[in-house]
Amino acid sequence: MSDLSHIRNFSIIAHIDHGKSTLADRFIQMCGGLTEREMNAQVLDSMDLERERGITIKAHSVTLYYKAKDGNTYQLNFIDTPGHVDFTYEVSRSLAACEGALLVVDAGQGVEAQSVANCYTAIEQGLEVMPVLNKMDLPQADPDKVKDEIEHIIGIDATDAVACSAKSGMGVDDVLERLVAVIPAPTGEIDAPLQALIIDSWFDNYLGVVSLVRVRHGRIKKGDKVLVKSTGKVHQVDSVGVFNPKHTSTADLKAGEVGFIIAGIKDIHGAPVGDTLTLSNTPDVEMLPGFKRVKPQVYAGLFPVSSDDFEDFREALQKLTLNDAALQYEPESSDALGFGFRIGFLGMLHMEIIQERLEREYDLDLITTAPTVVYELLLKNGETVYVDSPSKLPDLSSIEDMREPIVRANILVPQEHLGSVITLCIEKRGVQHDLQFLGSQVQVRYDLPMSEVVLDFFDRLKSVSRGYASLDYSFERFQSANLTRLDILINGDKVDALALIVHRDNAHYKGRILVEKMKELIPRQMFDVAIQAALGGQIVARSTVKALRKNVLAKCYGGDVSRKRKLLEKQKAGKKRMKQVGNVEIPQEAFLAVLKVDS
Ligand SMILES: Nc1nc2c(ncn2[C@@H]2O[C@H](COP(=O)(O)OP(=O)(O)OP(=O)(O)O)[C@@H](O)[C@H]2O)c(=O)[nH]1
Repeated sequence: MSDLSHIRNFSIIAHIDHGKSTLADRFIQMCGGLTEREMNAQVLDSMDLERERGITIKAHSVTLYYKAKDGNTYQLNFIDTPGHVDFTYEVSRSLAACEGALLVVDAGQGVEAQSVANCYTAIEQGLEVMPVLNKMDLPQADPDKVKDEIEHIIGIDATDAVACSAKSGMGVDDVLERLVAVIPAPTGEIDAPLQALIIDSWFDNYLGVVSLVRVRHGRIKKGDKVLVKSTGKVHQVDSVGVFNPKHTSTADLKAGEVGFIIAGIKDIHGAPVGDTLTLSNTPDVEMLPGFKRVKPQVYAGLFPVSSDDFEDFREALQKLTLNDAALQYEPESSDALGFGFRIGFLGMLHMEIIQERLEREYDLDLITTAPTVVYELLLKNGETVYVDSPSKLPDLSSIEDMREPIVRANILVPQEHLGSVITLCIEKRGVQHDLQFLGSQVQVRYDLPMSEVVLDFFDRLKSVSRGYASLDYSFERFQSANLTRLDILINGDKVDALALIVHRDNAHYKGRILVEKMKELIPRQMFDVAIQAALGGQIVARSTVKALRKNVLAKCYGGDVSRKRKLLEKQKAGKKRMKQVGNVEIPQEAFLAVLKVDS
């Protein structure tokens, strides 16, 4: 038996922007992990894109040594969690490695839905949750009100919540003191056979697959032969270590600790997240409970603007999936757009991030089709099939029942904005589940069609509540719905990549708005462009983009050459994200016009 009493494994649960990264950076600074200069950038958000958007996506960990006032030095393993609603599944993964979690709440803002959902996950997983009130330096900080909210909305005791300002550093040492006092030390047997849980795996260009693990029992060191339980494969360990936050090799990783393992594994599927590791001579060690597999919620087709880029696109996707197990794709061909891929995403933010990475890191110009959710169909022949693309919808006469995914949305909103939130939920075909007044906030739960939620619900919710409402949601069930396919015709030809699955009740309306929106988005060409919406064989709406009368260059009549060239170049740049469909040029925005139908 060896002593694990000096170890603390914890995560930080916080709603987006409540200060999780800032607080973590303070911890690193106070525990001497980095020099001032290295602290410049927020170290935990390591991907460029993450930093730009200011959100945390990938779970990472940091090991720090804290000398507490009791004279002992504690090993603090901080496991980072993402804050956005698209990435909630990664939170439960990080929490599985911890004994406790800090619930960081912005003392000016109060409790928001995301913190509630993540906090429940932590409590369900048996973690000690320790409330922290952050941003106490702000004049609008109201600690008593926020404590009250923590007790009423989340239901945990907040009497002893520590108040701090991650920005100024005030109270941060109190947070650390309390952390070592209330978060339990891990338990485990160092002399037992190795049993370690893979929390995350990612692909590093130099090191290959790196896995973040939590060792439950035993120890692991360089040279060990490690067995991946689910694949049955054995690999030799090249190195083990921790992030402090720089990647640092250590002699071993022991029961209770969190760190990385590199073992010459070629791709992340060889070290699946949630899997159990043991040594090759103790193959009978039990599997640890893993994680719920994440399923994509939203599918969209992505097509290269230039068909020459198809192979590069395939390669880029292969590389991206090395680091993103949630990303799924399969080839798709479209009459209008040619060859591309149908890609599954966790949500719209995930979709935007992937699209941006493909364009930025791999220099691809892509057209994205309107995102859709997965529908469940019962066919007349008794078969159940799942459809993730309007173009794959079988002939309506062969379908017995069409079912759409329904989510349970949990919304927290201050009373004065409740009315507009309810109006929005009704507009989105929501059915109220319950409503509770909790202090100055209201918690309202709605069952909503996922198709209405994934597109622009979050943005609409923020705008109708002036930014005060917050949202969390999860899949609930499939439910019969009166659905149909809405086709879009351009100059009389059906464009498969523009088809949509819509609710029959508002199909006419959607069709009308959609052709109007597209008319604004499709640039004028040398001829009239007719845009039509059709249900079955019947045209339900039509608009026309009138032909361009004059040549644009005519404007430069008599002008100098450089001006002319500039104009041509401008046109070329504008064309980048256009796709020639038949003889009509359609810009990216027109493919996504459906996202703008409601706003
Ligand atoms: N005034 C004040 N601002 C703070 C404090 N802590 C964080 N902030 C600011 O709040 C904003 C969000 O902080 P982050 O640490 O990035 O928030 P986060 O919770 O990590 O957000 P995600 O990484 O997006 O989940 C930043 O602009 C911080 O500078 C604080 O104690 N006081």
